[in-house]
Amino acid sequence: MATQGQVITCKAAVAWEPNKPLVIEDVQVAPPQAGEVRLKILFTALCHTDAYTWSGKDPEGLFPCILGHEAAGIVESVGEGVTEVQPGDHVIPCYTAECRECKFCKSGKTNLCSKVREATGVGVMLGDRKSRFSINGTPIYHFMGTSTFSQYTVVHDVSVAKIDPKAPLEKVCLLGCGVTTGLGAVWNTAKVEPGSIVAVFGLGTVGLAVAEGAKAAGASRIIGIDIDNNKFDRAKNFGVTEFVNPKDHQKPIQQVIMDLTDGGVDYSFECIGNVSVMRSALECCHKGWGTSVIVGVAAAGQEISTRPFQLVTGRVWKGTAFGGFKSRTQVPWLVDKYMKKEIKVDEYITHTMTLGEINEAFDLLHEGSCLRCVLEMHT
Ligand SMILES: NC(=O)C1=CN([C@@H]2O[C@H](COP(=O)(O)OP(=O)(O)OC[C@H]3O[C@@H](n4cnc5c(N)ncnc54)[C@H](O)[C@@H]3O)[C@@H](O)[C@H]2O)C=CC1
Ligand SMILES: N[C@@H](CCC(=O)N[C@@H](CSC=O)C(=O)NCC(=O)O)C(=O)O
Ligand SMILES: [Zn+2]
Ligand SMILES: [Zn+2]
Repeated sequence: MATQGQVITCKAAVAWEPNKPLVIEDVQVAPPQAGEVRLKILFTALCHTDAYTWSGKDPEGLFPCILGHEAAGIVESVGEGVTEVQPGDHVIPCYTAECRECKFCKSGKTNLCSKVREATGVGVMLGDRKSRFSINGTPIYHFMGTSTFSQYTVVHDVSVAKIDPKAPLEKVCLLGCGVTTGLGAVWNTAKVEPGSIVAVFGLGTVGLAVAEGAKAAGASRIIGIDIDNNKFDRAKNFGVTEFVNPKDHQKPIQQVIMDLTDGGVDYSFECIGNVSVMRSALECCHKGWGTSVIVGVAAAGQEISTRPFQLVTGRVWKGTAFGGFKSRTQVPWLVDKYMKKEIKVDEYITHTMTLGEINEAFDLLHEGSCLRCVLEMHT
């Protein structure tokens, strides 16, 4: 049955309140308006940022909402004026938009785009500042401009990356966030050179993708730091050459790393979201040139600190969003790299479940053994 122009009723996991179990509801999804695209989401993974917003600690968290931002699907219909995708196209929705026209996109200095960011930060579509999701007339907020925990979602056209239709959507959905972010933190934000010594704090999906990216960039040593000893064996497969558990040491971890590396690392990456570890990651960098990249997302109210002397003496503190990748242009390129077996994706998927099992999937995400859990949306 043709659904174009019709309201679609489908299943979605709704976060009614912070920290309360998600509820699978019948949700009405309105047709896309001008500049919008309605997607049939086939697979979505869970990311810790979904859990963070669900926890109530995200200042942009609004409830009720439909979370989810690491997914892949097919274009169901497009609104007026949409020219770059059409029904049937295989796509990855991108929480970092790329309009190619705004001051940010044209700067050549950042992957951040301002066209829809203000609207996506308050859970609505840009055109009429309303949500396309409702339950019996009650609006449900969008999340990160993606809301992929729904069988159908509406996104802005500037937030859709069209990909190779031969790519397995159940795998490449991961390129919608975690893997892409880790690779890009190394390649785009830090620009790690061959021979560099790298420290990765936190060996979850993002940290492992940092390690993978650092290995590909030719790093000579990749030191993985995690409080869970079980993380090391798996991390070796992603390029980590040495493992340090801060709990095994009396000294501050930055001192341990400096002692191991004749004065500090060339690059460090914080992939946890812990502001105290962010300080350690900066301070384990080599005097004169060491660069530390913040990747982890810390809760509202958290602040970073260090002695300004750390920066005066040449260390550089940076951050990255979506690994600095331009979404519509470069996500298809990453998919092609995956198809050519130049980057890993399958190796990050430790579990597969269904939409109906989403609460159990979040429980798993908090267990050390789980990297990414992919949900099949239409079973
Ligand atoms: N900037 C961006 O664009 C993005 C940021 N993120 C953020 O990146 C962070 C990491 O994400 P995932 O890898 O999915 O998380 P994860 O929870 O799977 O991995 C975190 C790792 O850090 C370890 N850890 C926890 N506390 C530690 C400590 N004090 N010292 C050393 N290790 C510690 C844990 O054992 C775990 O292995 C999250 O904060 C997430 O929200 C995720 C995607 C994109
Ligand atoms: N709303 C949050 C912002 C959290 C955040 O920093 N998000 C990252 C992506 S995390 C993906 O898993 C990001 O891209 N930030 C840039 C942006 O424009 O949001 C908060 O306020 O803490
Ligand atoms: Zn994410
Ligand atoms: Zn833009």
